[in-house]
Amino acid sequence: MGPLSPARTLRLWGPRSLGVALGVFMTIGFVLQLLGGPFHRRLQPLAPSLRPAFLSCPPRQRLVFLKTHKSGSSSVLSLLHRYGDRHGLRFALPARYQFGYPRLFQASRVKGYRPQGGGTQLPFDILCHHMRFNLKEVLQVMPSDSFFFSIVRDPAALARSAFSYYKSTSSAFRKSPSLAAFLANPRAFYRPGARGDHYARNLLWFDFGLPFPPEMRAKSRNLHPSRDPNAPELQVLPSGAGPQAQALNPNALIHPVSTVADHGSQIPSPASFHMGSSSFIQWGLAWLDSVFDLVMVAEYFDESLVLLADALCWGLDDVVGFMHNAQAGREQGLSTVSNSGLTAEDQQLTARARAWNNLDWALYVHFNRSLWARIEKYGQRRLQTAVAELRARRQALAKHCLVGGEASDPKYITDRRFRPFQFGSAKVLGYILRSGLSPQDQEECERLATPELQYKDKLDAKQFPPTVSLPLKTSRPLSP
Ligand SMILES: Nc1ncnc2c1ncn2[C@@H]1O[C@H](COP(=O)(O)OS(=O)(=O)O)[C@@H](OP(=O)(O)O)[C@H]1O
Repeated sequence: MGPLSPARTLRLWGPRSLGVALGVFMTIGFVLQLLGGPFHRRLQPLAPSLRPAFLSCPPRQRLVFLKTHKSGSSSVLSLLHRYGDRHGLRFALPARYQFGYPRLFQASRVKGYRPQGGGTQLPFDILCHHMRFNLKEVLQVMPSDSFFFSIVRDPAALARSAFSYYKSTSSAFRKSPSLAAFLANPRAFYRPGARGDHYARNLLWFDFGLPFPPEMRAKSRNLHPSRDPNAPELQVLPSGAGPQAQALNPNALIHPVSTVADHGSQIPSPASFHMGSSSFIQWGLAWLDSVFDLVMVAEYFDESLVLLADALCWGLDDVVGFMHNAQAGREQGLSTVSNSGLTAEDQQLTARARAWNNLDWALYVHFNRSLWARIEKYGQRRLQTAVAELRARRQALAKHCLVGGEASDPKYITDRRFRPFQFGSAKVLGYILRSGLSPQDQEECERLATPELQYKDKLDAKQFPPTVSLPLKTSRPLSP
């Protein structure tokens, strides 16, 4: 582990109780030393219940995570599942695994949801499974002061991941022999509105529920807002006010931030403006800024995690996890933001993927910039220290929990609880737990290794225990 910088320690553990915390840890460490043997192998921070007492701010536990596709979102989901599970939080779960995707999110898709006033429903704490974002409906399920966040990935890396995963799902990808062939002439394969073709272009933009510029909409059948009966209603929110702000104009699509002071005025949708793509994009981004409290960047995953922990007032241990949903044998070349080290062919592919997915590229550049602005505020050195600690912690957990200390080929994963769902043309890697773990460590390692579908089922079973119908007592009359 890296050295504990005082600033970082203060931030994560809270200034007031620092002395107490140190005292407690030293005592625990001393007792463990005395006990020796097996306790050396025990995972150190397995007592999260100790932590909140030391935090200077209350941890945020009302969360909306927009799980974008092929962007590292399953790794984020994993930590949300674990955190919610440990703290007994209530998830807004889909009946199956997604909320009617690719249709826009509808509150009625949430298991156990009752419209307001329609019963004694307990509030939900976390909404985090795949959806096409639809703020108005999300606010039917989640409190407006929830923490809204998401993740984006370089469209070049995302395209590569999506091509192999959705090869048989997207008609454009299916028709194309390779990603290079597709990107060399995408219009030969791609038909907007054709089955699964939202996976083939601007998938992030689509998942964020944003409307597409008029020139990109399908000529006939499409999934895009203007013709979709479930069209997204992008409300104008005061810049930086977050989702708690009042939705000002539910019938409009996108509005410039500069107009938001004009509460209640009917502002025409972009379709009625003759605006160029670039203003269209800018307005979409401004709207997202007003809704999302944080957008993580897959290429800076660990940096994003540190910022997430900071924003949520969670401990670093709450955001340490393993990578999920990685496809085997993937070159990491296109995952890098910089072109250095890429072959000329890869560079061309990268450039073409970004150009084809121009809305996603704009989204990515925008949120990459915001992330770095946030890092500046947080402090680069402080961040580096926290990232180093997080990585050391992850490595220690992997060594302790996993056979080989790393992800495994699914063919070796015989325990179905840990075998990730296999889809697409590449194998999806998973984890095999070491044997001989203590019961406590076994539990924590299982949480870390459980793939998203199995974890969702586990949470579902916990939240909706099967109702046992008790046998009627025949000795008593049924009615007086
Ligand atoms: N921590 C971290 N950092 C960077 N990249 C990561 C991370 N975790 C997962 N991944 C990569 O994200 C891809 C899977 O994304 P998702 O989990 O969003 O996919 S899915 O839509 O839920 O199927 C998948 O990409 P490919 O392997 O390129 O397909 C994962 O490798």
